[in-house]
Amino acid sequence: MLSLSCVQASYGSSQVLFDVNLDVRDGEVVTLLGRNGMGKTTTVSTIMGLVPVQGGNVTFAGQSIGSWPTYRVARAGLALVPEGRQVFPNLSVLENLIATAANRGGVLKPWNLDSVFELFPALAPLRNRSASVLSGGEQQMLAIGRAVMTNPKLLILDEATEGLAPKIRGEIWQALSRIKATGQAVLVIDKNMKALSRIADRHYILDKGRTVWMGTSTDLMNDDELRHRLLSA
Ligand SMILES: Nc1ncnc2c1ncn2[C@@H]1O[C@H](COP(=O)(O)OP(=O)(O)OP(=O)(O)O)[C@@H](O)[C@H]1O
Repeated sequence: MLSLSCVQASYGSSQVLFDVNLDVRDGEVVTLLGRNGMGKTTTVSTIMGLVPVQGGNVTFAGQSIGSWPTYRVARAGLALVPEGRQVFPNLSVLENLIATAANRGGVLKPWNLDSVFELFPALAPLRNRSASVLSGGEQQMLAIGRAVMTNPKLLILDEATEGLAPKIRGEIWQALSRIKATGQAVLVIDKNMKALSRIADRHYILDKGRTVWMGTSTDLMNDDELRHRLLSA
């Protein structure tokens, strides 16, 4: 569904991505791992058309999207939950969920308000509250809920649980498992490898702007040296 091959990208004169390669297939949960500053967010930004692709190819659902503007990438069925859980602060929970709702993936059983409130029961009683008064965890739930309401072909979560309390993290991971069970393809960035290894099918590791490893959860969790060397974990 999504394929990056030999992707390169820069900020001004400073090259950050040198050789990024990754694939996400239908229904897969794939992670992008790597220490701070290795290029994970930049990779996601190139996929979404927020940072220009300078070399290599990005293809999505059979089309080369490397030069597309962000709105076109989103319409094609890619939904990003960015770092820092950006919701519309002036809108209510309900308005946030409805604002960008669509069936971009053309799925038979699209997400709707009821199924999102079932996914995140904590949001249901807050439906008329302004998003600006929600806690960090509630905002992340809302950001994920809003993204699934676009019924994307591929959902991308950048720093899915960063800065959240352990209990809330657990709720986010549980929700991700349920999202996966619907057949949704997901690309996720997070530092919580244990939780990711339970949910994800495959993992990619970036090191200084290059994909240096790809493997299954079993491969990753059995290789202490690899985790120590490339993930400091
Ligand atoms: N807007 C920007 N302008 C210039 N350099 C940037 C910009 N954003 C990121 N960088 C640099 O690009 C490199 C890759 O950053 P990126 O945010 O993609 O890494 P990351 O793997 O997502 O790290 P983190 O886990 O810290 O978010 C870093 O050296 C960073 O300082």
